[in-house]
Amino acid sequence: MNIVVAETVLLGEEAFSTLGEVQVVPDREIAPYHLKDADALIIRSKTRVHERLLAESPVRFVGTATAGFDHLDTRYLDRSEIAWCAAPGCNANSVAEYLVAALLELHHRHGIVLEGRSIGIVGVGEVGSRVAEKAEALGMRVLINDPPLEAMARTPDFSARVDPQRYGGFRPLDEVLARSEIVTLHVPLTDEKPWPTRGLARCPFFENMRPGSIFINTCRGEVVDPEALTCALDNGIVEYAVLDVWDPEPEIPLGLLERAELGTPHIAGYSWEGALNGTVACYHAACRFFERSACWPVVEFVPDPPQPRLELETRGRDREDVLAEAVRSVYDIARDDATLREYALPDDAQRGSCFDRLRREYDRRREFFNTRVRLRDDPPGLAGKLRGIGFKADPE
Ligand SMILES: NC(=O)C1=CN([C@@H]2O[C@H](COP(=O)(O)OP(=O)(O)OC[C@H]3O[C@@H](n4cnc5c(N)ncnc54)[C@H](O)[C@@H]3O)[C@@H](O)[C@H]2O)C=CC1
Ligand SMILES: O=C(O)C(=O)[C@H](O)COP(=O)(O)O
Repeated sequence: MNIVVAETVLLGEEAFSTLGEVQVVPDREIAPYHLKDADALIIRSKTRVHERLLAESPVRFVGTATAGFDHLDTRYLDRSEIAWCAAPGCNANSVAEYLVAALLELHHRHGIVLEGRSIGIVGVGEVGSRVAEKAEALGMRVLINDPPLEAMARTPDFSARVDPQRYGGFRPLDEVLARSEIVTLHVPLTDEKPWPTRGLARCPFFENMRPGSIFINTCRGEVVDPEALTCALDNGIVEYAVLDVWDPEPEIPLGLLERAELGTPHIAGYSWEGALNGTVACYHAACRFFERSACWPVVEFVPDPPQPRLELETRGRDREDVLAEAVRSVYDIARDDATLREYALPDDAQRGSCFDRLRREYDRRREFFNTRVRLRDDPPGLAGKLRGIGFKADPE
């Protein structure tokens, strides 16, 4: 079997060479001639898969090691009976940890107290539901909006990661926007009716938000109208924007980066675990499709975490300062922001290749569960908050 694997699929060659002959190709360069003898194509989100790419190829299986799959023309794949898979939830915890890091960085920079603050989560699937859990652990008031899930909740065999009742039930978007001090988007990019998300956040969306809000986008750049966001920043509706995704990528709009409080190169999902989960999900789906047994010994490839233990002084300190220190010790979002600004060059082509390079060479962080935090004394509730955002914490 011949398998073409995109260069940025973590351990892609190691995994898929247990199933056949692997050809590794840079993500944006994958072209019909690479696929003329290929049975399977394994990619991430930078490779767009459509009829022009596959029409002349024998490819029968396409796997994307990512949660989002808006880069696949799934209608064409289904019509052509080409099997495909994505990796739902593979990096959801990574994105939720990114959110926590962003919020605690805003606390550190501007003294924004998170406890008691309201956060509106638009889209409560794999990522949004985890964001809700961590926000709740931080003592925040969570409001949720998800019309497709709300519709499903009316059917008899509804089951979802999120328990809507825990957050007061699903609420209309307008209400979430009007009542939240922080708004964060976790929807897929889609044009499908009745709930298209392309351009979901345009002028009326921002007009419904509370003045002085925090706005966070980690889903897809195209969900937000950049001019409407700029306008919301100009007129003070949005005080701080945290942006991980851009429209377009990789030639990201410099004006918006300048206005963002935190801007990062589409790395919210870039934990080591998130990337590995994506590869493993595609590997297992390919094994099922080609009726092969899974024989890749993935555990042998998991490196030790660089920060297994952390000891923190807590006496006399604000609890959110301690949380911010814990998070910064394992993931410093400010560094990702600074690096992107340093490499965001005025020339479009150069900016695009720098953006791709930053992502390709990204030093993938490890998720919080790899670190056990010991508190020197035990302020009430702090160990519970650390556990709630994902760390192991002593005292138990
Ligand atoms: N920045 C990054 O590195 C990453 C970005 N993502 C992006 O985040 C998106 C969401 O990821 P997951 O939570 O894993 O997907 P998911 O499919 O598990 O959840 C998406 C949720 O959004 C809801 N939804 C759909 N249309 C909606 C609308 N118009 N209004 C409100 N809710 C709506 C769905 O019902 C679903 O519950 C992905 O599709 C991907 O584009 C995902 C992982 C990493
Ligand atoms: O999983 C998703 O969806 C994402 O947005 C990925 O984190 C994107 O990563 P790349 O495919 O661009 O490496």
